[in-house]
Amino acid sequence: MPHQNLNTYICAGDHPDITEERKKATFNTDNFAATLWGTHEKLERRREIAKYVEEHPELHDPYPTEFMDRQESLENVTRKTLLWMEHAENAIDISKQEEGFYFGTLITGSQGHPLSIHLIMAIPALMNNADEEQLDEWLPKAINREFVATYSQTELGHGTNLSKLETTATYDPKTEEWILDTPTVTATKWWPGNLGKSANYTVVMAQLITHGKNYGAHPFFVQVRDEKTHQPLPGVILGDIGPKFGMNANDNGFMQFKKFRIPRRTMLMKNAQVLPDGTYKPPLHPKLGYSSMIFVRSAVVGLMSLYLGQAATIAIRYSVIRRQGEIMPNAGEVKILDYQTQQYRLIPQIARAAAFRFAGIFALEMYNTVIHEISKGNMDALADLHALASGLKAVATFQTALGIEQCRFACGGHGYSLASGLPQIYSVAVGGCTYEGENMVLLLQLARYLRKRAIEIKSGGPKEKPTELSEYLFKTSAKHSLIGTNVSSTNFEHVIESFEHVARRLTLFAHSKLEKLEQSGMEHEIAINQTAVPWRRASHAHTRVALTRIFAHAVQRTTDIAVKEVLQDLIKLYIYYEVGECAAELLEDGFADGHQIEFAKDQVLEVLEKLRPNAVSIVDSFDFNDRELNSVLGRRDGNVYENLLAWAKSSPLNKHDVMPFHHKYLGKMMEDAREQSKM
Ligand SMILES: CCC/C=C/C(=O)SCCNC(=O)CCNC(=O)[C@H](O)C(C)(C)COP(=O)([O-])OP(=O)([O-])OC[C@H]1O[C@@H](n2cnc3c(N)ncnc32)[C@H](O)[C@@H]1OP(=O)([O-])[O-]
Ligand SMILES: Cc1cc2nc3c(=O)[nH]c(=O)nc-3n(C[C@H](O)[C@H](O)[C@H](O)COP(=O)(O)OP(=O)(O)OC[C@H]3O[C@@H](n4cnc5c(N)ncnc54)[C@H](O)[C@@H]3O)c2cc1C
Repeated sequence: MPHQNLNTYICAGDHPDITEERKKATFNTDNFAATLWGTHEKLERRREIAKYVEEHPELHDPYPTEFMDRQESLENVTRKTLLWMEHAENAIDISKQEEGFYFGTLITGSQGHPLSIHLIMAIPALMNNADEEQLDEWLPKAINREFVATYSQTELGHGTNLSKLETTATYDPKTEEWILDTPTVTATKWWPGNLGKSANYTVVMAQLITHGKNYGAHPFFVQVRDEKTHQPLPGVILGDIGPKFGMNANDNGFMQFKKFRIPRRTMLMKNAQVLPDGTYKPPLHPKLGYSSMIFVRSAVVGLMSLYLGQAATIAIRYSVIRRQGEIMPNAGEVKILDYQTQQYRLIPQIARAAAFRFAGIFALEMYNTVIHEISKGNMDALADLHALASGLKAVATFQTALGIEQCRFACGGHGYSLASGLPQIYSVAVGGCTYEGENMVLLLQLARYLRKRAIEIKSGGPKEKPTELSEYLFKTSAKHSLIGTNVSSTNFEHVIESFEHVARRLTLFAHSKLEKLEQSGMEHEIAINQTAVPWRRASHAHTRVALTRIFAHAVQRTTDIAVKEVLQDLIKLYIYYEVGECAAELLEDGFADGHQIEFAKDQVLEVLEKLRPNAVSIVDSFDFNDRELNSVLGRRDGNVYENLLAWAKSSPLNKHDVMPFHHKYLGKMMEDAREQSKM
């Protein structure tokens, strides 16, 4: 039986339809929110921080940012970023990264800000690549914001294939300097966030050449603008790359070097070093220089949970105040969330947002553990981390982008308006499919890892103790899937084992296809490309196993009984929905049969119906503040229509009843036509 007001988001003056939903909650929304955000204290802090931002109007936008052009956006977000930093001491515990991130998001919004890459990439890149002396020199200044830095790796001609980056850093032992050069147009650095106008320092990935030998791309820390005038330094050409699909409050930039000289010690020397005489000393592991990319890939998984959760919050709240059509004739128009199709579109997005939340926490914890081990000289787990982070990043960003689009479609016409907030969330989230490693490329990186496991399986077992998330590859499957046999199971082990079977089979299938091609005389690299699609399937399947296992562990650990019940409903939905997604793969070797797939589909519909009354309370528990959602459709109070009208009225176009150019064109056209018809 639902208890009244377990939902703590109910307020007087809210739309009655949304209040009605909130009264159906079967769990305490604060307890759920505390589970998602860590603890009740952390939840309380979120709310205090949000209240602080509400109470300080200087931290707000002067008018909706959707009506600003790029220069206005950039100026507005730069102004707010400074205030974010000024207010931080009063508003947050600056030693807590999550508080800083939340405070910053509430103030700056989702479209980027001038410190985006300084905080998320440049500082981690310094920490991972600078030696102690360099860290002493640059890290305090970076944290103190004495400069604004970015990360410049991608070039016009190459983003994925780092080995073919063309920017060169040639060592001159006579002066003990590097000469940075952009030898071709395609060598122009292109995309680095905040490089266009805001940053004055940057990590630069360049081909390191010493004594005439190229040792591949290495990181350098380079000043590119004058600290006082902010003009590009002589020998550096800088600019903004222009408007993009999203993130237009970020001045992603381009950069060229014209034989630009920098001191020897600007090479970041924690991993590889070049001595004053030009002798090259290699790193302990050739890919150590890539660790800041792994950090962002791990962090992106949690970020996707936020984006998808926000989109689902908007669409679900709107779907209970929007009434359209009848289910029973003459019984009155229903809330659109009462349509099964609407539930099927939206509620799985909530489940995926929850799955990505837990996977994001897991990935960052694994990253921290591995980096700690690396600092002690132990590289063993780097390959596991790279593989897991690659798979999770690729699957989470892709499914998030699709999920946000579903949310937008599900809001009908109003979803297409920027007032919904959905296009903005989509445009930012979908960038995640490309940046920090294009998704397909990352799935193929995971495939390299799976290929090695396949070779081990074929040769009798793992060479080393496998990780918790890969040991299943070395087990044998049951003869037949157990889906549908253990209906009361709450850990869904039998379904996850079916996913494991799929991942193991697809891995071995891709491997045997590869072997056959090689045995037929095909070169290894060609054969790998000829089997890339099967390998991609294996990588996706392996990532599905990881996501479900991590989610299942998180649900098991939940202590609040009512919250655990909802999480069990969500994981049930997540898991049976995934059965539908991989039905072909379960069926194609006869491991599962049509009845089992039908069973899973029925389970989805059954659990959707069960989740329906809790849907608003679940998204409320994501605890997104109205400022963070920036959506008229997703307002907590559900008062959508009058606020849509108010939002439209703030359009600059509505400053004039008649546009200043009207009489010059349309007015004249109609006038002329009328005159002509009189003749
Ligand atoms: C907010 C937005 C900000 C955005 C910022 C950006 O986008 S910044 C720009 C972001 N840009 C990008 O993300 C660019 C994406 N591109 C890349 O990351 C790489 O160039 C690559 C991974 C595609 C290929 O690299 P490659 O041709 O050098 O390598 P290969 O395929 O020949 O494999 C050789 C071995 O290296 C291993 N290994 C590889 N990476 C890692 C790693 N990180 N760690 C550990 N290991 C790694 C791999 O497993 C393999 O091991 P195996 O099997 O031999 O034992
Ligand atoms: C919003 C945004 C922010 C960014 N920020 C930064 C930044 O701060 N700093 C920075 O340095 N860069 C940044 N980037 C650049 C980003 O990292 C690259 O765009 C990304 O790594 C992909 O590289 P690419 O653009 O060269 O794509 P490409 O590699 O040209 O990919 C194009 C297509 O080719 C396919 N492909 C490429 N190689 C292979 C392969 N080996 N096997 C199979 N298929 C392949 C891809 O799957 C894709 O379909 C940003 C990009 C975006 C969109």
